[in-house]
Amino acid sequence: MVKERLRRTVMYAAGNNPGLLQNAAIYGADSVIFDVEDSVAVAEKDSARELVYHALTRLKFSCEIGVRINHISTPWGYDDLEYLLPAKPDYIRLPKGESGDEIKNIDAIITKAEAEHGFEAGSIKLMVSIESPKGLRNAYEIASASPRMIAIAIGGEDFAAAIKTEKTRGNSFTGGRELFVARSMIVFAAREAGIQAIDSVFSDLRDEETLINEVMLVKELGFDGKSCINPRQIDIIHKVFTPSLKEVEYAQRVLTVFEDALARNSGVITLDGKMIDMPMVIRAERVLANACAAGIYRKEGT
Ligand SMILES: CC(C)(COP(=O)(O)OP(=O)(O)OC[C@H]1O[C@@H](n2cnc3c(N)ncnc32)[C@H](O)[C@@H]1OP(=O)(O)O)[C@@H](O)C(=O)NCCC(=O)NCCSC(=O)C[C@@](O)(CC(=O)O)C(=O)O
Ligand SMILES: [Mg+2]
Repeated sequence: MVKERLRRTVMYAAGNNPGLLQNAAIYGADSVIFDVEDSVAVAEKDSARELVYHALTRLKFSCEIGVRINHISTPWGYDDLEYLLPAKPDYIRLPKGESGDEIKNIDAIITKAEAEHGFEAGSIKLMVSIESPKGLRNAYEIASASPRMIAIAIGGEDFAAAIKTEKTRGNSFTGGRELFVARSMIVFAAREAGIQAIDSVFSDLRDEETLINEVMLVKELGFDGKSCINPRQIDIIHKVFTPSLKEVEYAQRVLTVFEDALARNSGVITLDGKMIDMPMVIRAERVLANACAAGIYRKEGT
């Protein structure tokens, strides 16, 4: 079974806050992003870049660490790359991605930096946030623009602003209507490109009920994980994205009965009155791969 890299949570830590940078990895997020974009005011861009550089080069972290740079069309984007690539983050998260050419451009800069600093070629990955209608239109082009691409994400706050609306709340049927199409298109683009899809942050730390509804919705839409802003959100998101024991047991039963069917030269069988054929098998394998990555399941003999 392929052990997938889990990215159920991708937590932002503001790059100008040394306390957050130092502790961000201890709370159990699957991935952490040191941010020098929107959480850092213009007056603090240089000092944040320096703090992030020092954190990456001097501290040890127990999870994957990415850096969200400013977009390359801003006065800081190229300097962020020049200053921070030598610190070898696990990945660069480009915000407000709009075209495949931008990604190719950044890919070339990373390739050069890897060679200059003796890093393994291809070791620094890319994750891109889609935050505008233009980015959404080019989502597949972006997702497939470089072999470094590990995920595309939706930046829901900026996307809602770009389409001139507000983020709505409600249950998993009524909340998030404004992002419904964009979220699905991002999942489709990610799947076509064979990379992960990461949902946006939920900004109200007091409203756990809506957070749970939103995570359930995006899991159902096909996302692999969700960006977040605070350690309190991690367990809530992990609980939804980690298969339950009941789901693991059912997935195992699906695979077992399907093997029996194949042994009898049949591609279809019933389990508890439900038809089981190849799509159900693919979904069961995915449940077990996620459970395996989360450390709650081990296939016999592995
Ligand atoms: C919101 C708040 C100020 C609340 O702070 P508070 O201190 O009141 O929180 P508390 O719960 O009291 O903290 C308890 C303990 O955890 C520590 N702690 C808290 N947060 C931590 C953390 N993130 N990392 C490590 N440690 C943390 C804290 O230091 C304390 O430690 P200690 O004192 O030792 O007990 C804080 O969380 C925070 O700054 N979050 C990150 C905000 C940020 O980066 N925004 C930009 C990214 S979104 C965006 O840009 C939109 C987007 O682009 C997104 C997309 O693209 O997806 C789009 O368009 O949608
Ligand atoms: Mg944003």
